Amino acid sequence: MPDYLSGFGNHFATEAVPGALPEGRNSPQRPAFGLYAEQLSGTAFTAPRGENRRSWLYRLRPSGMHGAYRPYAGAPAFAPTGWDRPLPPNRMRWSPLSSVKEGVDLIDGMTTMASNRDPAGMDGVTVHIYRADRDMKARAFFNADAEMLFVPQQGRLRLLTELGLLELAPGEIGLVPRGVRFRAELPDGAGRGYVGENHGHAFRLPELGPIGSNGLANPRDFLTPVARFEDRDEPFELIQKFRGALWAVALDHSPIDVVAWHGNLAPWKYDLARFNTIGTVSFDHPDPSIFTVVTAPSDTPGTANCDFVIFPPRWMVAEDTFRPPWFHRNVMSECMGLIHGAYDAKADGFAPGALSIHNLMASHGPDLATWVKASEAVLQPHHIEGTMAFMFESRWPFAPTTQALELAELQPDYDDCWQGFPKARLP
Ligand SMILES: O=C(O)Cc1cc(O)ccc1O
Ligand SMILES: [Fe+2]
Repeated sequence: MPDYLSGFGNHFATEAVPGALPEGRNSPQRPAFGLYAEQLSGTAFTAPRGENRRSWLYRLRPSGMHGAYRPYAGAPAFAPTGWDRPLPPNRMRWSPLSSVKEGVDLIDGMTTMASNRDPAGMDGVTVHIYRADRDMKARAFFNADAEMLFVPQQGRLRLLTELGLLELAPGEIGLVPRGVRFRAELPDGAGRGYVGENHGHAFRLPELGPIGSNGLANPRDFLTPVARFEDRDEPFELIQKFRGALWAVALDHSPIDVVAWHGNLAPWKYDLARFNTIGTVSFDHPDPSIFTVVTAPSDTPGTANCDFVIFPPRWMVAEDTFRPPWFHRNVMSECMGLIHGAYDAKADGFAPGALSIHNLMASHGPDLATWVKASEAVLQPHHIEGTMAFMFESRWPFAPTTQALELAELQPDYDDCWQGFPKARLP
């Protein structure tokens, strides 16, 4: 079990070798043991203090010791293609991706499903599904375009990052900040999951407003790894994602060689089971913003570049209420996935591993079977169990990629789940 430090956005300090972390300054003339001091900035130097994110890394070699990057062709489906073609306003859903991907690691096993801004820009969100059965052994990756939120759905995912080790199981999420090098292992031999690439402001905890000073995702449940490094002098490949494209460079060592670090820009993980779910104890189904785990704001207050929202196990007690998600048309765009169990708005067709897109103003909500059942239900307290759906909600509409549109798992008949509703009868 790796070691973690607790708290969200804290200023942490950690060293894997005693004495590696300088005291009282960031950049001593001669850091201990000949280590190299390097600042990693997650926000502009001049960002307001409350927003400012940076860490100081003390490493075996400067990370700049490399040659020129060349285009990387090994992961053709890991690309935000088609974001700028005319976007049909249709509701879209994919069954869990089963088309076999064998002999690939996390990077080569990535399928970009949807994106919503110009990859050269610094906002929007891109959604991927990974399917992999190989460890990244002598390969590392970093993303200059975005921080990455990993949502494993099948099998554990071990992220060996420059700043330490994140071990994730389905039901947990993990974040790797923009620029942080990492490699991934699959301790269960294979794995599948979702990735949210957040190109905008970093994810943070949502405001709590009248909820008060506690609730939803509590800061102390976010875990950041302690320093841990690899001392490996051997050929390594470093791949980076930059402006939507992949680039590679050869190294003669592992870039995961940070012996000590301090600062507030760091990976974290969070167990979704720790989410303090809040809902009605009277009537009506609250807006799903009540289920926001972390939010990446846009420059318009209250209108997120990306909210990460979950639908966890919870008690349903609302009186005289249609309890599942209501019919709605949202000005925000929604991209949903399911980690396990069943989702309460869909009786059928949305299995664990599936993905759906409901862009702005697309009418959606309960399917016919869910509506019939919920309208006729005798309203007792009911515990929704064994489920974990989630949503990336964005102010920008999601465009499916070319490769997503070509997948056999794209459901041609998704609209049918909203057919057959009986017409209302006026007196
Ligand atoms: O569309 C969905 O299933 C997500 C959703 C859930 C909910 O409870 C209310 C609104 C909403 O968009
Ligand atoms: Fe919705």
